[in-house]
Amino acid sequence: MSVAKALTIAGSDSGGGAGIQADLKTFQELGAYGMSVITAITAQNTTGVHGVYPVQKQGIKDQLDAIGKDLPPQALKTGMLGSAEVIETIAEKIAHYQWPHVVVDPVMVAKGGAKLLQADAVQAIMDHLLPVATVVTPNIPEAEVLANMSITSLEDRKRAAEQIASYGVEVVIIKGGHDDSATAIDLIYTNGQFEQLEGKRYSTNNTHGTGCTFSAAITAQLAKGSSITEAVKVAKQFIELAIKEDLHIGSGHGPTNHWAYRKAYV
Ligand SMILES: Nc1ncnc2c1ncn2[C@@H]1O[C@H](COP(=O)(O)OP(=O)(O)OP(=O)(O)O)[C@@H](O)[C@H]1O
Ligand SMILES: Cc1ncc(CO)c(N)n1
Repeated sequence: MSVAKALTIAGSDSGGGAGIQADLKTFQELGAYGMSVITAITAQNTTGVHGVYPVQKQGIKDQLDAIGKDLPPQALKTGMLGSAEVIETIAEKIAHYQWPHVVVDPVMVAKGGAKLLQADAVQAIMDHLLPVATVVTPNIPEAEVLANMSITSLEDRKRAAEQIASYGVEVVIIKGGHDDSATAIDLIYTNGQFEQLEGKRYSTNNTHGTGCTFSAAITAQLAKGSSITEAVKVAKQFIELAIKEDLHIGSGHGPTNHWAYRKAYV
């Protein structure tokens, strides 16, 4: 039996709703064997980020080599990366090991406003990571930073997607969680074509880690051999159910429900 192996390169969220924890839960729920390279430890719960402790560069390199030499993933995702130096290291290792299907979630700020990426690291994402990436999944504020423009309409989102694609990534998905429209619409741009994935928008405070979970679901499906189109559709269903059947834990921005999809479909 061939086992689908998925890797996440991201920060740890002690509260379990975002970061490495959300990614590994999602991989497991979708039937991919999950592996991790931890870039930083955050002391975090539903009320916010209370501390950030970056892992030193050698520690990140060693984790990447441990995986590269023994457990090559069929797909990987990146999340919180922190600094330009870390981004360059990761991009080099991805190229060195020729890892396929790279999903970049360009995490910049946590829902409560804490910065998870240094300002000068944005350029490193554009220069080093996007050229080796297959899919990038910015939310609207992240797309504004990457494309260096403000986004107030679907037309703006389309222009931003074209700009981001010009950095060398195959598929750009600008997510609609931060939009104020009645439905949650994610815009997908591939090879000059636009597609919209529309889902119900739920009124809830429990959306901590939605972006991590969505990109992890895409990664798990790619690791299992799905096409990008199919992987994104499953990811949208996965996150929609995880938000719809939220868990109501913690006193702030609560996590999503990572086992809701399994209950519905598996
Ligand atoms: N209230 C909601 N109801 C339904 N779907 C939502 C809602 N909020 C976000 N989504 C969906 O969740 C996915 C993630 O989008 P979002 O824009 O929230 O990511 P994000 O801001 O990167 O998340 P985070 O930074 O918390 O990890 C998208 O598919 C989006 O459409
Ligand atoms: C560790 C980590 N990664 C990503 C996010 C964004 O949701 C977060 N809040 N924490």
